[in-house]
Amino acid sequence: MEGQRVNAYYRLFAQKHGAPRFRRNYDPAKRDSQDTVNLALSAASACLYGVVPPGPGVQPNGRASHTLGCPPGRSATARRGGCTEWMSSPQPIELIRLSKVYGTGAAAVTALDSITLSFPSGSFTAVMGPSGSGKSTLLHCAAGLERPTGGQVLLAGTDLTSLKETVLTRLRRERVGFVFQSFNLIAALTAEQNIALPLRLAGRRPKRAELHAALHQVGLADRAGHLPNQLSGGQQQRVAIARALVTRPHVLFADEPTGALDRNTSREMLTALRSLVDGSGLTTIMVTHDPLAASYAHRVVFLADSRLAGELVDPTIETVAARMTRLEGLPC
Ligand SMILES: Nc1ncnc2c1ncn2[C@@H]1O[C@H](COP(=O)(O)OP(=O)(O)OP(=O)(O)O)[C@@H](O)[C@H]1O
Repeated sequence: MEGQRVNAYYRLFAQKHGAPRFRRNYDPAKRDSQDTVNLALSAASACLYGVVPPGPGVQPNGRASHTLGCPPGRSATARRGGCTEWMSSPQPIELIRLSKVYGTGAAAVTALDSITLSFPSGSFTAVMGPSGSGKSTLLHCAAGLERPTGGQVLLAGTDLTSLKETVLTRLRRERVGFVFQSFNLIAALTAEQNIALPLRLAGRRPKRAELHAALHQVGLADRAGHLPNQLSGGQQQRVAIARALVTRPHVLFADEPTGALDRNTSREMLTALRSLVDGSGLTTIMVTHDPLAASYAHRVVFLADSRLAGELVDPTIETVAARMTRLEGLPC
């Protein structure tokens, strides 16, 4: 099964990039360190940047159930320049009359209807709303994973909707971090090796100190050598956060990061995330169904029926839950 999964990832990666340096077949019985690196790089390219959904998203034949852009090349040169405007940008992300319609004609579904929103630098925003209200679509459009059908997404003033796929892919890889519900850690790699993956994908040799610093940021400095199955769910998600942060992105997108965690581990993970946001000034946007998770944000914006339906500043579990109860009474 492991071999099948790895080969599926490999084929996907090779298909996208013609990556001859990766071995054609992976045999778990003959695993060596190079195999592990190959596995990690190909799987990570798929998982980290939304190329395919994790796990079941990759079929054994290597086809993705949906395909988005994947990091091209590994040159680090582009990453070194042009980042300063991000550091000083007061509004790292702005959505202007953002719309998304899936399908056409009678089958058309409006997922987002003219959403205008700003996310100030250093803010932690939760996005909530009833099922089908457009939360995931908003996150994916804001992160450049999906193209809107109308309006603009400005990342530090750059309109993502006007970028070619290759430029957009590079921008995602270098300036945006993702955390998913399912962690997407590579089981065969230690916490430290998992965190090193985005740097390796960018063609960099990770420095021990920066990996340690990333783990330290999420309170796991003493777990560098642990494999994912030797960590709790909350700790695994914190490793995933550290991995998202190691490239020093300017915006972190989190899609249901507590969805697979129990209440206590959710609290542990959210505490780490909030103190990270407060300490580093990282702009964070998190989609969640959970009022507990939302209560850790500075602000909650609500969607209903594809439109903005208000916001709460300094939310509490109670105020968020009350607002959600009202919204869930609306048709959507
Ligand atoms: N690829 C797609 N093709 C067609 N319709 C889609 C697609 N993705 C989403 N939709 C539709 O767009 C609307 C918004 O979906 P979205 O997943 O953004 O909602 P959500 O608020 O994240 O829902 P949930 O809380 O259930 O995850 C829904 O009506 C959904 O059915």
